[in-house]
Amino acid sequence: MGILEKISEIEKEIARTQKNKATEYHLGLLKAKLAKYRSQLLEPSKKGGEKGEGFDVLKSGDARVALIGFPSVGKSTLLSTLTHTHSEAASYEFTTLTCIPGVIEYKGANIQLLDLPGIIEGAAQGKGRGRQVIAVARTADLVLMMLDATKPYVHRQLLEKELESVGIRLNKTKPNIYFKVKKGGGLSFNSTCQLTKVDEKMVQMILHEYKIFNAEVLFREDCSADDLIDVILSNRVYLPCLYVYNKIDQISIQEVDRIAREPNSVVVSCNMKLNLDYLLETLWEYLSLIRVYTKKPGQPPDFDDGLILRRGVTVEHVCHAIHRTLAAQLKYALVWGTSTKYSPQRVGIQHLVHDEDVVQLIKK
Ligand SMILES: Nc1nc2c(ncn2[C@@H]2O[C@H](COP(=O)(O)OP(=O)(O)OP(=O)(O)O)[C@@H](O)[C@H]2O)c(=O)[nH]1
Ligand SMILES: [K+]
Ligand SMILES: [Mg+2]
Repeated sequence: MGILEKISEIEKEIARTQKNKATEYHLGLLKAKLAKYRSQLLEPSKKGGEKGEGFDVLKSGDARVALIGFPSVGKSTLLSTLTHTHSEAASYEFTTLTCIPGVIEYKGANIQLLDLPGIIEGAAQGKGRGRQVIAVARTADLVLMMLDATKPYVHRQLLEKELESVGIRLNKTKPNIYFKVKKGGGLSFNSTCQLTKVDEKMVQMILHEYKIFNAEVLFREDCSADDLIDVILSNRVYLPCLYVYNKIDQISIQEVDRIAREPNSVVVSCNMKLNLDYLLETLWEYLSLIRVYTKKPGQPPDFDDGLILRRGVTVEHVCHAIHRTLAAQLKYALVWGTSTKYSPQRVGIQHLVHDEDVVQLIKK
């Protein structure tokens, strides 16, 4: 029996045990056992096998969002509020012990929202279930970092540090450095712009530290030494992050106003259902999701069944989303919407489409 099963067994037994003088001792024992198993679960596991117990959730839908935060900030409350899935919420820490997936249905898209155990300082070193939580975060399209608006700002910095230390880069684009290890020829170092943070000597030193003596390095922007290290290590993930400050029902309106103006931040109250519409809108925006409608000649657009795509896609992607052979058969497309100067406008296969565009595909 796994620890999770044991926990659930004890919880069931506690639930069916009547509370009275005669059962007091028995209940106390059960609770002690429960606490022991919970803390075991929060310890880094010695056996490799049960490392991922309860965390291997299949990816599904149009995008995946991971809920990361300290214990009891309201992650599970948010999941139960935004999706049809219920995740246990309570006033004690580490209520959630595994990964609980739910689906947000928004503008015709299915966004997978993952509720996770709270993480604590030292998570990256394996404290709590930190490693498993972070491993899930790496697979997400966006990190929803939930913060308790009543708690000090340093909490956010601590969490950021944890994620940073395991190679997760938040709201940062991949450094524009071309890097290729060679078999010989020494170091070839170039840049297309003026560099203010590193010079050739430093680049060479860093590469030697990684036992790289032959390589081609081209800085296409003014990157730092840390950026170069990220590129060398190549196992970094670059994720958009939305800071969601919960429990604003507990702070002053002035405080709410101040936090709401910070970059990448949204203020909410899950309990009072405040500002959740805006949170969804912002999620959509940060996930770069767009919805494109198709239209058959002589018929109105199919507004019920839009295609969910990512910002930056072309008519070619629209074709692929419908049928894999369609792109090869395309003559041109007619587009109504903000991506064109006129509506409709005749465009080619490389035309970039926008959110809410209507597209009519004309075959050869
Ligand atoms: N005042 C206030 N309390 C809230 C709000 N949202 C959640 N809570 C309370 O915060 C407590 C913790 O909520 P959970 O949803 O269990 O928090 P969690 O982040 O999932 O906690 P763990 O799973 O233990 O990490 C509960 O008592 C909730 O009722 C809110 O908007 N305002
Ligand atoms: K909790
Ligand atoms: Mg929870």
